[in-house]
Amino acid sequence: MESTNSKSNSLQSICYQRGSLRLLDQRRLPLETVYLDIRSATDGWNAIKDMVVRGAPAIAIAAALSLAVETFDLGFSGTSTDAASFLTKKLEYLVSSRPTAVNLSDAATKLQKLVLKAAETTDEPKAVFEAYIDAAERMLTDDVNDNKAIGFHGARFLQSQLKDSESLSILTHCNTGSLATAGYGTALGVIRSVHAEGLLAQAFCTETRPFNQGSRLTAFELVHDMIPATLITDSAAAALMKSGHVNAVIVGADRVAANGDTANKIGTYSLAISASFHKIPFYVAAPVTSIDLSLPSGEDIIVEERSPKELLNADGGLGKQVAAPGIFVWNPAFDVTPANLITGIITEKGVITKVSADAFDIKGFVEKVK
Ligand SMILES: CSC[C@@H](O)[C@@H](O)C(=O)COP(=O)(O)O
Repeated sequence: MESTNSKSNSLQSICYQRGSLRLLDQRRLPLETVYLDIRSATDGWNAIKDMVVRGAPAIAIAAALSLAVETFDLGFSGTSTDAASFLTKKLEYLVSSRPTAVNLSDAATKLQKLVLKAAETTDEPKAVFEAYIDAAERMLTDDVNDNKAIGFHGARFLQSQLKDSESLSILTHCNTGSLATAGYGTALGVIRSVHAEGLLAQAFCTETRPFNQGSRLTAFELVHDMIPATLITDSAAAALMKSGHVNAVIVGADRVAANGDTANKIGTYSLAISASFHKIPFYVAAPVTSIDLSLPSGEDIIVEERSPKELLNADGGLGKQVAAPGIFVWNPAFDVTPANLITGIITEKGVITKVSADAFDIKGFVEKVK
């Protein structure tokens, strides 16, 4: 079921109250504000796979909450252990919706541990479901707080790198804002904070082909917040950097490996190469939950390949066919930027900078801030 929102320009991707979840259909932005009712993990899985909701933190939260609404008034006959195994299996299923972002699998693992522990302490299946719902709901508030902290640390760090009276022009890619998270955003959150501090000359956002998260969603958020901003094609980024109009590039992350290699939206790697060539600092902004210490490097990150239709048809696959029929298509949704091209990683716990010319000590940082 779908419903239009009276606030015609809502930036709230996830609308949740206990027992009710509505997701803003991001495929229809910026022209229409339509929310879809999500009543089960299956609805959640489909919404994530079909890009109704996207962005690493938002998909983790939407997945967890889709299962929370399914279990809210579930007539369940079984033991507390059965309830835990029901939730565990549903979480495994939800993780299979999109493979690259670690936030979803990280959230699922934590929730699985939590329900198994809850089942050990009670015989009541209802109590296990309640523990699950409480934990899934906490993800919403934690994410907004983390994003605001990322913005705070990012703005403070960038300010410390500026000479007196300088202001910043920041280039970003894809959508990492309110729409990609529970609110405020990661890389776009840093831009929001820099702007709030009066330090932003302007933001540049790329179109982010083929799904156009930049032109449809980031541009929408920037206009909504009245942040001075300019949209460019993905292929204009190097020329813009050469023109001297960019002081910093800030992007989000779907997964950061232990050495700092970072998976993010396709095109991020090209931006990092261009930034390095033009001696422009390149930052990744992400919560600590985007760091995957189990992977030594980015080589083992699974990169999702999406439907050829996203390239063959207009509007990221939603419109008419525009490409020549019969052409083969390669459509990876993400790429991996090597750590040596990354200047720093802005997290809610502070900024991770290099310990030597080419290396981060990410494990040391995570252990220190835990
Ligand atoms: C805060 S969102 C960080 C990343 O998830 C974002 O940059 C990105 O790559 C999103 O890709 P998407 O395919 O739109 O889910």
